[in-house]
Amino acid sequence: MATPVAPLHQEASASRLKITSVKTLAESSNLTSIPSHYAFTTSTSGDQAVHTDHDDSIPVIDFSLLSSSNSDQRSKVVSDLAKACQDWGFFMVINHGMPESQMKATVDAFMRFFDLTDEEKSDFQGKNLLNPIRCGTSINTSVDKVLFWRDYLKVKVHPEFHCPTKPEGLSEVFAGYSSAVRKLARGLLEGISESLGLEMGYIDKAMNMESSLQILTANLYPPCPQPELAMGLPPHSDHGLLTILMQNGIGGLQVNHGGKWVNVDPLPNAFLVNTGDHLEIMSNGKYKSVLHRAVVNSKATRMSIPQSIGPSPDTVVEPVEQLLDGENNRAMYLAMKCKDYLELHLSNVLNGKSRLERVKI
Ligand SMILES: O=C(O)CCC(=O)C(=O)O
Ligand SMILES: [Fe+2]
Repeated sequence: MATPVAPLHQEASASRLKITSVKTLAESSNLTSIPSHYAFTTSTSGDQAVHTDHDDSIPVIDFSLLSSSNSDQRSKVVSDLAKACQDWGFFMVINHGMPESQMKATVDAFMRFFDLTDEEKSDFQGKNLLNPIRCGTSINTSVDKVLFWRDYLKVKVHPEFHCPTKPEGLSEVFAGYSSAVRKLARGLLEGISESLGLEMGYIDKAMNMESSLQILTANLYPPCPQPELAMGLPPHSDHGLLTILMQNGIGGLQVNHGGKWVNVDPLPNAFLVNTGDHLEIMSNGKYKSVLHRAVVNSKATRMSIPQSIGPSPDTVVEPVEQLLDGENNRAMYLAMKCKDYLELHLSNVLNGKSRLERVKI
């Protein structure tokens, strides 16, 4: 009988290890190295990221121009959107109209949640991935072999609004923030519809955005004593049409562009937007959802607040017929209800774009 090979890492199995939040772990005194079940030895964590240079950096979209009465300005921003979605799948949005104080209040509200003790947070540690309020650590500790260096809170805020009851006062902040972001997303989708050669209101109507599925997430990445060995979030694409992200001023997001990992340091008070799997499906692959990941650092706590804006849960998403012409005349993706895609998304280990592959024809 062959001798069993010793596992490279002590695997994180919820039944064997008491898994605390990364925040609790990082705050425990004298932490100079990471526990072995947080250590990645794959090349994904070690490969070098490049900084953007001025000739090839993340596009910037001036949102205020989308409502401009000057038709030249409007068509310029629509063509900027087309280029951004096609070349990068990521862009920054400036002049979006949200006051800085509202952005800061949202970061502070999430920080108050993360400051609860693990015991206090345990009411929201839903094991069921479909729970509308869910907090935890890593991604899915019952299947993750190695843990990710992040804690999270995920809240479904639309079509029904949910919110943790502790600490007090979150619901006003989350409701205001998420409805402002939904408005921003619907405005961007008007420009994106036009950029695809569709009517301005096409995506909004076809995807029933009045009942859009919207999930507000906060990721907390505490300082890590060995950041080169750990990973905040592995490479993945997002479900939904658009993800609209803000962060607390500390970098860590990397975008896969031209086969390289590019560091993204958003402009202060800008939102970072990326196109999701559902936009890739609708556009029949013209606007691809792009791989991104989060790395960690040893100095400062980073918080990112991505919000995924998708079709309504019951909407069937498939390539838009009007876009099936010329070279691109064959539907490349299967039709699937938004909520079924999400279930597929949640029930699989996060691994690049493997979920989108399941609906590719
Ligand atoms: O932390 C980040 O910047 C990225 C977060 C992310 O990609 C996600 O939550 O899907
Ligand atoms: Fe993401």
